Amino acid sequence: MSDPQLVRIGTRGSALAVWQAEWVKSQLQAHHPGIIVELELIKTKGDKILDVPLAKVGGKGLFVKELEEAMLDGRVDLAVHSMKDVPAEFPDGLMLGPILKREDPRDALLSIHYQSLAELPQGALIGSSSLRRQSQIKAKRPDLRLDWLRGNVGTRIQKLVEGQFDAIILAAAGVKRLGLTEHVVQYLEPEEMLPAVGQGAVGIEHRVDDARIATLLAPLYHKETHSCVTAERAFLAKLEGGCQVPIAGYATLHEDTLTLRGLVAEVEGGRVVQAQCQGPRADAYRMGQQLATQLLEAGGGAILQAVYNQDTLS
Ligand SMILES: NCc1[nH]cc(CCC(=O)O)c1CC(=O)O
Repeated sequence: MSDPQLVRIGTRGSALAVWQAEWVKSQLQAHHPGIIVELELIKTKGDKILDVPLAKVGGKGLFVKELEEAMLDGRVDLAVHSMKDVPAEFPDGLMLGPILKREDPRDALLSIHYQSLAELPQGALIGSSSLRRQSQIKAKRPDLRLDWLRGNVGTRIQKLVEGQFDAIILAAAGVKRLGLTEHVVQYLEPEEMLPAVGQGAVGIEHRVDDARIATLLAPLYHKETHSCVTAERAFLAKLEGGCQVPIAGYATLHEDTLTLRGLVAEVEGGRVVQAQCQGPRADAYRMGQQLATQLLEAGGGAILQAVYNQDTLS
C-alpha cells in the first residue's frame, strides 16, 4: 500500500516549526540513507488565532490537534513538536516517540536600548506571551509594565524593532535555531526565570501501531533530554497545567543524578512558590509527581485554583 521508503512529516508552517521538521528530516536521512522524507504543512488553531492572548483562548494542545488528526487519518506518519506545546495525554492510537537533544532551555531577553533586566528603567514595557514569564518578572520587578506579545518568533521580534516594547522575552531555543539572536541582550538563568516544562526540546509523535516508523525514529532518541523532560512533564501532569498557566519546571542531569526545580506563580500578586528535588535518574517520573504534590501543599494549589477560577469568568 504505502511506499516503505517514504516518511511524511506533519508540521506547522511557522519558521520554527519548519526548521524543527527539517532538522528531524535531515537526521532521519543521515541514519537511513535511501529513505524519502516529505514535509506536509498543516495549520493549527493556535496558528489561526493570533490576536488574543493564548491564555484566554484556552484549551491544551492548541498547536497539536490538527497534526494529530492528520496522523490518525494516515495523511502523515509523524509530527514534530516543541515539547513545550505538547499536552500530557495523547489521543488513542498516538504516542510520544523520541525526544531529541535539547537546545538552550533558558529564556532570552531582547531589547534595542537596554542591556539587561536590571537595566530596564521603572515603568518599562515588556512583551511576553506567557503567564509564566509575566508572573516571574512581576515577582522580581513589580515596577515594570507587561503586555501580551503574540505571533511567531519573527513577528514578535519585529514588534520590538518597531518600538512597541522596551524589551521582549522569548525562548532562547527558538531564537537560536532561527539565527535571530541579534537583539538578545541577556540569557536569563533558571535561577532568575525558570523555563517552561519541555522548553528547548523537540519531540516526535507517531501512531502506536506503526512499527516501521518507530524503528526509523529509534536512533534520534536523546537519553539525557528524555529523562529530564520526563520528570518535567510528570510534574506538569500532576499539576494538570497546560503551557498557559504560570507553572515552570526544569530538570538537569549530572552523571545519574537528576535535579528538578518547579515553580507556581501568582499572576497578579507577585507571589512565587518554588521547590526542588534531587534523585536518581531512573526515578524521573516519580520525582516529577512528588515535586508537584510538594508544591501544591506549599501554597501552589491555592494559586492555581485562583487562576482556573479567573479563567472561567473571563
Ligand atoms: N509557545 C510557543 C513556542 N513553542 C516553542 C517555542 C520556542 C522553542 C522551544 O521552547 O522549544 C515557542 C516560542 C517561545 O516561547 O518563544
